Amino acid sequence: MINIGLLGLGVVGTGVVEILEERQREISLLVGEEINIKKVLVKNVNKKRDVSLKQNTIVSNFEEILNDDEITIVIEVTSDIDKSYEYIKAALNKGKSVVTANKALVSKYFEELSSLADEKGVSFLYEASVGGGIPIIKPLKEEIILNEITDVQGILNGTCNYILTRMFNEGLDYSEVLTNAQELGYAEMNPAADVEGDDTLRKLRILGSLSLQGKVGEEDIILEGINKITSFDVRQIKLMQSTVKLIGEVMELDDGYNALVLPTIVKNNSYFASVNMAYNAVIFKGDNIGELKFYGSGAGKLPTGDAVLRDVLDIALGYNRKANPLGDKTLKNNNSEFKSKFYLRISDSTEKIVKSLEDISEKVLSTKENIAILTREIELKKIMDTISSLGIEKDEYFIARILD
Ligand SMILES: NC(=O)C1=CN([C@@H]2O[C@H](COP(=O)(O)OP(=O)(O)OC[C@H]3O[C@@H](n4cnc5c(N)ncnc54)[C@H](OP(=O)(O)O)[C@@H]3O)[C@@H](O)[C@H]2O)C=CC1
Ligand SMILES: N[C@@H](CC=O)C(=O)O
Repeated sequence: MINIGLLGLGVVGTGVVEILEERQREISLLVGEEINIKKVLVKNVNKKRDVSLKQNTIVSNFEEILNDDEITIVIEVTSDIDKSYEYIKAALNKGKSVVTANKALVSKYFEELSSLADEKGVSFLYEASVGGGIPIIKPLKEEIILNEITDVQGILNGTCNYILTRMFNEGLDYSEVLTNAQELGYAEMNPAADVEGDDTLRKLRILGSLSLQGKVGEEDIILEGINKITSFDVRQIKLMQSTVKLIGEVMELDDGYNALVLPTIVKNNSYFASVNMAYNAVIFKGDNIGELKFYGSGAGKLPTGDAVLRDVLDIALGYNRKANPLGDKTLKNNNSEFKSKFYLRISDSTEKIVKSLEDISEKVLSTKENIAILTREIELKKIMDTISSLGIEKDEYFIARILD
């Protein structure tokens, strides 16, 4: 029997328990032995749970899992970065393999935990940390051995995609749809991490570092969220036969790389426009494999639980590559030169602002109440400098990259 210590029994933890229970027969047949959840660590032991567990499985002290030598795999699905870091480090040091869905944790301690697992000869796997249920990390880890990966881009946050889809398709209001996304278990404990783009940024940091085989840190990524989009923007962008997606992209250039998370305007007939609700999509390009596209549920109890358990199966079957998958290339960040065409709306249309945008505009969409323009191809940095020189506050503008 393979014994698991599960940390966290919220949306994802519950999904893990439910799938294991339902698929135990098939799992045992494949692995040759049962996979058993021996102990579950939670924050509040008195909380009523929606799953049935054997008696005395729930514990409130991590030491009970750490010091149980029968537990060889720890699944970490809490929403706590600091505690989970302590727990994961201790588990790896004890020679236990770790599977996590916690992208904030992976992003923050990626290099350290990857090399610790390597040093201890155990697995540190995080398939569910990017793209919910989509198998993306495992294929990417395989392709970095066989290819130079030059570009990785994707819709990486289910909550944002759900909000944008319902705003564009049903004309619903931003805050109403955000509440629905929370009720459906898609959003983070603090949904600001979703709508302000940090969750996408963390996932991109993971994908980008694996893809380019060097560190793409959180601080190396340009970030704009979707939290400032208004129904005015939705109307303007719909008139362009387009929609908006929050897209993260890391692209290799001749001299360095760009890394960005930006609301992105895509034509209604494009691939990304067809990715709706809480679905995610990731595309990467390798010099041998060409372009690969991955699509599936980006969040939620069962898809994420499924991704977690795929990692557990890989450990149980001895399929996973234990060596540290991260490379040590020194990368040059060229974000200050990143250029595109943009949509820019400022919630102020005084003469001074209208005039100062003339130089960067290709087309003016509106000058009533809000000024909205489409820029010519221009460095994002130049636009941001213009915005700050005009004294425009963060919540007074919305910017989106236009993808051809
Ligand atoms: N929800 C989703 O669709 C996805 C989530 N993720 C990630 O998976 C992780 C879990 O998400 P989710 O299940 O939605 O979160 P929830 O908030 O639903 O559940 C968190 C669980 O962790 C427990 N917990 C929190 N802090 C501690 C702690 N310090 N020690 C022990 N247990 C703790 C909570 O205990 P208690 O129940 O007692 O409060 C709860 O059971 C997060 O890192 C999230 O980013 C990744 C992909 C998709
Ligand atoms: N809050 C996240 C959950 C999955 O990673 C999202 O909405 O994508």
